Parts: sequence; structure tokens; C-alpha cells
Amino acid sequence: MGASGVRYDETKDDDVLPKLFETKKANLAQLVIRRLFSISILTSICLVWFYRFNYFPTSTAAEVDEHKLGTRRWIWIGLFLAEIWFGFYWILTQALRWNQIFRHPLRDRLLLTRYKEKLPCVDVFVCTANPVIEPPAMVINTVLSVMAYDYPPEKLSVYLSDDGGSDLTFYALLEASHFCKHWIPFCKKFQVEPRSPVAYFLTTSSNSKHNSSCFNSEEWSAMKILYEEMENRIETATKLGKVPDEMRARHQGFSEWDSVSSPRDHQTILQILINSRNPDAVDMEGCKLPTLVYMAREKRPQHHHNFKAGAMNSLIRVSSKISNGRIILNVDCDMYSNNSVSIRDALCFFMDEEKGHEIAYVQFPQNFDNISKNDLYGGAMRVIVEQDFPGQDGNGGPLYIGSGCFHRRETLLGEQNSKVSKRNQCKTDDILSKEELEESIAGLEASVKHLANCIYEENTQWGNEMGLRYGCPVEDVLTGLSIHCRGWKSVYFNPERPGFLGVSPNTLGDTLIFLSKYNPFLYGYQKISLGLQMSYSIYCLWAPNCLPTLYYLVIPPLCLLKGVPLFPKITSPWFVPFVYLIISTYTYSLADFLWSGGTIQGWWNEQRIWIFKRITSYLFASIDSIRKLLGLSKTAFVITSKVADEDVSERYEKEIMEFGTSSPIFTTIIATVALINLFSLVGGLKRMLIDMKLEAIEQPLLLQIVQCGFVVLVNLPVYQGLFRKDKGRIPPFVSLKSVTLALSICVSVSSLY
Ligand SMILES: O=c1ccn([C@@H]2O[C@H](COP(=O)(O)OP(=O)(O)O[C@H]3O[C@H](CO)[C@@H](O)[C@H](O)[C@H]3O)[C@@H](O)[C@H]2O)c(=O)[nH]1
Ligand SMILES: [Mn+2]
Repeated sequence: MGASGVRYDETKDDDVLPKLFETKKANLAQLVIRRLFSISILTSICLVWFYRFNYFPTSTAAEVDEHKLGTRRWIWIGLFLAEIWFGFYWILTQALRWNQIFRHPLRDRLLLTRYKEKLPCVDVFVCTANPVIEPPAMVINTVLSVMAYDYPPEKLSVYLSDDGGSDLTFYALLEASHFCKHWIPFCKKFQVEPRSPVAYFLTTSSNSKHNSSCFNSEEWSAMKILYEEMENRIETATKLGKVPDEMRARHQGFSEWDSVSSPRDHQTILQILINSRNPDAVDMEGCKLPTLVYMAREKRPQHHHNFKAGAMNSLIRVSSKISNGRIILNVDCDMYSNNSVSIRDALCFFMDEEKGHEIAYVQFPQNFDNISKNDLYGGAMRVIVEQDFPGQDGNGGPLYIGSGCFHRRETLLGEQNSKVSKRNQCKTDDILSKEELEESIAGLEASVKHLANCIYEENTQWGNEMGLRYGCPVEDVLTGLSIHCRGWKSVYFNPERPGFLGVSPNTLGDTLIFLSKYNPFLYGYQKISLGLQMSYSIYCLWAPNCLPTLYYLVIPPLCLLKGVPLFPKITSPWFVPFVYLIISTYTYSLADFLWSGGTIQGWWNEQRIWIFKRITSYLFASIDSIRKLLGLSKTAFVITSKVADEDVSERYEKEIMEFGTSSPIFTTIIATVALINLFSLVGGLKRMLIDMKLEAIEQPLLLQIVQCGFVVLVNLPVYQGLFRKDKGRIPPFVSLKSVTLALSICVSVSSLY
């Protein structure tokens, strides 16, 4: 939607306002091909199930040993169960391909006076938790990027929640509150994108030609210097772990830290650094500035703080007394705004006369700016962003995935979607009472603080019926589910220029959940559509995929080693559905990946990561969930790292896998499975080529060899990791353990009976 968008006759006093967004379906040809393909795959799945059922090992003349037969039966049953699971899971995933839709906001229409007058206040929440893992300089870049949104500043407020309760973060924010007076007018004057200073100067310095043609280069350099000086001050303070004394003396806000004993034990600290209602809150050009607030909620060892959800809930309450924006945007501290019109885009959905009133949230994809070309760790989740989410949208709305999501405030407070009441509320109702306006900043801070205290939530519905849900590391998904169950819809918007860019971990490591009382089929029964229930289940069932996958990656290779066939021979008609399934599902997934803008190597890397995740983190997530259900452990939240050694980054650039930093148990499992497959492949090939003298055509072990070969190829970086010399290699003791383990398993299997 460029400036050339359709103009509407402003004077015409129609009752109906023009619609603010369009919804497009996937094109028909594509849909038909997809569906036919799905049906053929489903048929093959059924045939495979039938084969397993029908060819259950029975005692034929050849099979004399009772004991042997028993083992084979158990193996067969395991395989059957795994195949039932995979088939069932595949059926679920079809919910994401059946009716995808794509949204397009018509942003220019917001310029109509009748819309312009109604623009709501927007509150932006930025969360940070640890000044070491999430450096203050990075945090304020995110803050600055959202302060510089193309939106009326008097209607924009930015809140930083600091769960690290760090004066370093506060100091950085204080610096940002001065710097923004230069930065915001600069952004508006030169239509800067992106509006995170560090990201902007990175992109423009590398193509300075483009930059000199449309910018006044003097102003550009002056701004760059101003930024770098500030960044330097912040980084020095961070390195020293201490705020400069003269800074401390200049701002009385630091006195709050006199009584802070530790990040886990302190009072609420709330400081309004810029109050846009204050006439002095203007930038260098005299234009108004957005409100800027620092909050570190109270932390006490005896009170559970509920991680990010707890922080968000405190922010919801505190902001309701300060700016009370009707729309809330939440970003993680490492997700800067990459597109200054995202607020306007999101508002097109909320403000649309016809459909807006039923939309609870607008989720943007999480894009990352530190991903190498072939995405070594599968961090981009390309297919999810480009294909799965439009599929969810077609089923009633995307999941809420935390960062990059615009919410209607009232839905977070637990309100039902009743169409009638919503319509009436669509007036501008963001204006605070006169008394509140007149309150001084200090008075306001003092009167609002208690909302962020630990005891405030006691005996309330916060974390349950109100606000973000507690008790689970993916609080956001649960929160989204409960919003859907209350009758709301959500919208997915994937703009051409990404709305948000974050940092994706560039080493191995991941965690997830599954089992809980929020099982989507039980919790969502009769409240949300079957399609949406299926969409949720796909993600909730990520974890239990671990067992069938592990089974499939270990048992068939060991049987190959032992010479026990588990799949039909080439000459059997049952060979066809197996081969069709293998070829078609891999082609489908490759096509999806390339379609979503990936590379072939990237797809290959994703296959590897997919295996790694399933056999390690999902396995442990499953174990952990079961322990939690039995009351044996509590939810833990590990903050993902956002900064890496230069060493690590260099290897990442070269796309060399980093094993050094992931947990030794994970690496042991990965390496052991890889080695079992390698040994089995060698053993199997020997059996086929030498012992069986190549009675080729009848080869009953062929499919097992193919599978084993595939796993070995995918795992090449693992074998390399065993022999590399750099710091990122698999640590020697892990290598030793895995080799011993894999060898002893293989040897004991081949010496059985
Ligand atoms: O006690 C805490 C712990 C974390 N955070 C913040 O929460 C955000 C997410 O944490 P991060 O370690 O970056 O987790 P990710 O796995 O990268 O986050 C993804 O997954 C989370 C759980 O589903 C979502 O909340 C996030 O929005 C989503 O980006 C960060 O800004 C943290 O600063 C807090 O504010 N308080
Ligand atoms: Mn993150």
C-alpha cells in the first residue's frame, strides 16, 4: 500500500467506513494440488498400518526359535505404535495446510479524518531479565526503536520491565531518554529504517553510497557519533559493573538502589523518565515525546515471580494507571522494531468497523537478523512463519507466541468477547480523569507502585483468569488459547518488511513442554473449532514425538546389523506405499521449505536439527513434564543467550556446528545415536555385499539400509565434531562415552542368540 492508495471522499458522510484490511485465500490450483497430495499420503499411511497389522510375525517353518520370535514380535509392535503415532501426527499437521489465509492491512485509509480522530493510545512493553545475558545497550536499542514508531507521541508509551532489577539497565534507559530527543526527530526527518540505532548504523555504513544520496551526511555522521558516545558510556559502565558516580549524583532515581540487596530481593522501583503530558517533554525540534517508564517489580525470595508472565501482568496493572493504552504491544528486549509503521498496520485490524471488534490480538512473526544463509540451527523456522501460521489463521487465529504481538487490553484482563458490548466500547476512552492528569509524577509513581508488589496478586485471579497465565514456560501459548476459548479471534500478519527482528540462539539448545491441564482437546472442547484444536495440538505434541523418533532411529538400524528385516522386499507390492511415503513427504517438505524462501542446504540442516531436538530436548521436556505432573519438580525458565563469543560467532558464520556449549547429556545422546547408525550401516552393507553375495533384487533389508544411510548423511557434522580440534567440537570425554556406548550396544546386539 504505497502513497498511491485509493483516496476516499472525506466529505461524504457515509455511515459505513471503508474496510481496513483484506483477507486472501491461497490460490485454488495450489489448494487442489495440496489436497490431492494429502489424500494420496493419507492412503499410503493407511496401507502401511495395514501392512504392519497383517504381517505380524507368526511362527513359520523358518522361524524355529520361540525366543527369537517373541523378540521380533515386540519389535514389530513398537514399530507399529511408532507408525500409528507418526500417521496421527501427520493428520494433525494437515490442519495447517487445509485453508491458509493471508492478511493485508490498508494502512493509508487510517489517514481518513474519521479514523485519525479515533487512533487509540498504544502501550509498548519491553521485558528484560538479566543485564549480563541481555546487555543494557541492546535493551535500549529495542526501546529506542519502539519509541520512534511512526505514531502520535502523545498516544504512545513505552514501558521497560527489568526483572534483573539492575541499576545498569536503569542507567542505560536514562541515557536513552536523553538520546531519543535527537534520535526521534532524526528518524522522522530522514524516514530512517530500521529505528534501532545500532541496526540502522550497521546497515547504512555498509552501503554508504545509497546513504549519501538521500541523507545530509553531516547530520548522519553527527548522529552516529552521538550514538557511539552513548553506547560507549553504557558499555563501559556494564563492563565495570558500576554506574559512573557523576551520573549517580545527577539523578536521584539511583537512590532507590541503596536499599536493593539482590536482584531477587528488592522493593518495587518505578520511575517515569518521560511523561508525555508534561509540557517540557519535547525533542530537539519541539515535538512531543512518548512516555517512557522504568519498572522493576518487587521481588522477594518467598514469593514466586512467575517469570515473564509475572512481569507482563505487573506492567498491565501499572500502565493502566499511567497511560492505559487500549492496545498493548509486547516485545522481548532482543526484538527491535524493524518497521516504523507496524503499529498502524496492526491498528487496521483492530479498528476495522466490520470485523475488528472480534479480534483479540495481532501476531507478527518472529524474524531474526543473525541467521546464516543456510540456517545451521533451523532457527528461522521458515515454514512455520510462511506456511503454518497462515494455516492457523484460517482456522480461527494464530497462537500467541510472545514477542511481536499487539493485544487489545481488555482481552488480557479476561473479558469475554460479546459482540454487542464490544461495539459500544469502540469509542476513544483512553482519556484519564482530570485528577489523575494533575497528579505530579512523584505522586503518580508513589500511588501506582503497590500494583507491582508481590502481595498484590494474592487471592486474585491474576495469572489464572486475568492477565498472562502462570505455571508453564510457554505462558504465551496458554494465554492465547484461553483468549480463543473466550470467543475471540486473532490475526496473523507477515509484512514484506519484517516488523520485528530478534536474536536467534546460535548454538545448540532448546526446551519445550507438553502435558498439562491445558490439553487443547479437553480445554478447548466445544469452545474453539476442531481445526484450531488441531493447530494447538501440533505444538503441544512436539515433545512426545521424541519416543517414536528415538525408536525409529535406533531399532531398525540394530535390526539391520542383526539381519532382521522389518520392511517389505522390493518385489512385494507393500514396498510401494513405503517408498511413496518416503519420497512424497520429503519432496513436500522440501518444496514447502524452498517455497518459504529457504535453500536446499538450509532444508537439509533443518532435518538434522529436527532429529536433534526430538531425541534430546523434547525427550527431556517430556520427562520434565511428567515429573511436574507427579509433583516432583517445578517449572524452570532458562533465559536464552543473546550474546556469543567471537569464536562461536565465527564458527557460526562458517556454518560449523557448535557442540561445546550444549549440555553433555544432549551431545552424548546425539553422538551415540549417530554412531549406532554408522556402525549398523557398515555392518548392514557388509552383510548385503559379502555375506549375502548380492542376491540383490530380493533384498529385504534395503529400506533399512536406505534409512540408515540417510541418518548417517544427515549426521556428518556429528562425526566431524568427534574429530575436530577447535573449542566447539564434541568434548573428548563425551566422544569417549558415546563411542563406548554405541560400540557396546552394537556388539551386544550382534552377539545375541
Ligand atoms: O523472569 C523472567 C524471564 C524472562 N523474561 C523476559 O522474557 C523474554 C523471553 O525470554 P527468552 O529467554 O528470550 O526466551 P525465548 O525462548 O527467546 O522466548 C520465546 O519464548 C518465550 C516463552 O514461550 C516467550 O515468552 C517469548 O516471547 C518468545 O520470544 C526476554 O525478553 C526476557 O528478558 C522476563 O522478563 N522475566
Ligand atoms: Mn528471545
